[in-house]
Amino acid sequence: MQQSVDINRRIAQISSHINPPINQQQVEEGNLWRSDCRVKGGSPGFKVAILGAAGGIGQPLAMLMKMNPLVSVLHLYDVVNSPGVTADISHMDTAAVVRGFLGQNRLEEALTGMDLVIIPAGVPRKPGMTRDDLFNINAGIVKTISEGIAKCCPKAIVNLISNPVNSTVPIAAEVFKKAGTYDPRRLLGVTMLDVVRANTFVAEVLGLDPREVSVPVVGGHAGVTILPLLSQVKPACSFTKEETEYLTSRIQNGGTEVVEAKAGAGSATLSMAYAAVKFADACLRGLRGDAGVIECAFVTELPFFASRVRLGRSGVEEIYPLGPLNEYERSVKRSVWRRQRRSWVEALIRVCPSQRNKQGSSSNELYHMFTTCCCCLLCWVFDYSFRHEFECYLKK
Ligand SMILES: NC(=O)C1=CN([C@@H]2O[C@H](COP(=O)(O)OP(=O)(O)OC[C@H]3O[C@@H](n4cnc5c(N)ncnc54)[C@H](O)[C@@H]3O)[C@@H](O)[C@H]2O)C=CC1
Ligand SMILES: O=C([O-])CC(=O)C(=O)O
Repeated sequence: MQQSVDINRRIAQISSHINPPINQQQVEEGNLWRSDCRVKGGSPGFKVAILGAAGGIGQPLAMLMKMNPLVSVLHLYDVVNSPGVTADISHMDTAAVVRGFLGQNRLEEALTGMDLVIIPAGVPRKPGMTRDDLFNINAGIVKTISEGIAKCCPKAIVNLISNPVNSTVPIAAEVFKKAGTYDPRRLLGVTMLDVVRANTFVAEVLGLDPREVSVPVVGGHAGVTILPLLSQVKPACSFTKEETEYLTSRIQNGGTEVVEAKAGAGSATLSMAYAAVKFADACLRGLRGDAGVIECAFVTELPFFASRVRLGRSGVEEIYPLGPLNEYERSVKRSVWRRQRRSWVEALIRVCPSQRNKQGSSSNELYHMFTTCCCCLLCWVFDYSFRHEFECYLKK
């Protein structure tokens, strides 16, 4: 036993000569280097990177992921302040080893070897803004990060939080397609906060413990595209028309409620970190091979963007159909679907330079597409093949 400890120590010493530590954390304290400390080689578990780790969501998210026993290595990347957050979180006496990465030139290092990448990088909205108003700035951030993922950890599961999720997820998908690494099972937009809010608000109305309530929320992650399926709440229950309207509106506007209450200081961060960790934990349990891990997430293989999905070793293993809808849900489904398709096409315009350079607004281009291609028009009217519309659009 002692002999193998000595051998390991000598290997560590030799390798630290060959490959000297560059991490800021590996500073000398007296004669002892941190890299020489008797680290047990890390706990078994998954490697997780958080990009945007020094932000309002990133910090509590990093703290909660450090507490997750399924995580063995936690990489914290940001373009500002990540060393401070890393030093702080690394003192928590939980198993995950924490490493910090500051600045764009360390993005690839932060991503290499990761099993799960969580992305809350980007600007949040202020009162009076919609999530779509964040598109211009956050689309560029997500594009750069996605290029890094395609290069350094193409097999990682990606949890994308940055808004507008309805467009940033399609952007990541298009970047991965271009790089030849696209796997729709591994790219997930995080809509868990809508579910968390729905569970809370429904539990309030029903007088139940929110932990006992489960509300599927589908569609997308912006205003009216957020469609809580109140007819499928568990435990089974029914709502009056007033309750349905109140709950639907409160769930759809939960983000705005927080933005207004914070009065210019950002959007939801703490509840989002909680929701992101709940979702990341589900992804990790799926990766571990646990059975029956079912959550709602924004997916890039249809039927309905945000959908109920089963998570497994390769990410999304099954996308569930919407199930029986009531009259109200049926009536809004169609408009949700159309708004979602539009966000996607706008994302395509952003990623595909030949489209971006075209004259005219995206709505004109869409109009042109539907009026010049009969097949597109039929697809649009009968909700038949969204992919045909995309591909047709790209060819124009
Ligand atoms: N999906 C959802 O349900 C929710 C999404 N959000 C979105 O999450 C995003 C982040 O929100 P907050 O954390 O409150 O914002 P924040 O401004 O507090 O933090 C964002 C962090 O991203 C970093 N960042 C900026 N550019 C970067 C880049 N190129 N690479 C790496 N990091 C970069 C910033 O330095 C900052 O630390 C926003 O877009 C917000 O709208 C917020 C709440 C819920
Ligand atoms: O509303 C926002 O800007 C942030 C967000 O997505 C949410 O809280 O659901």
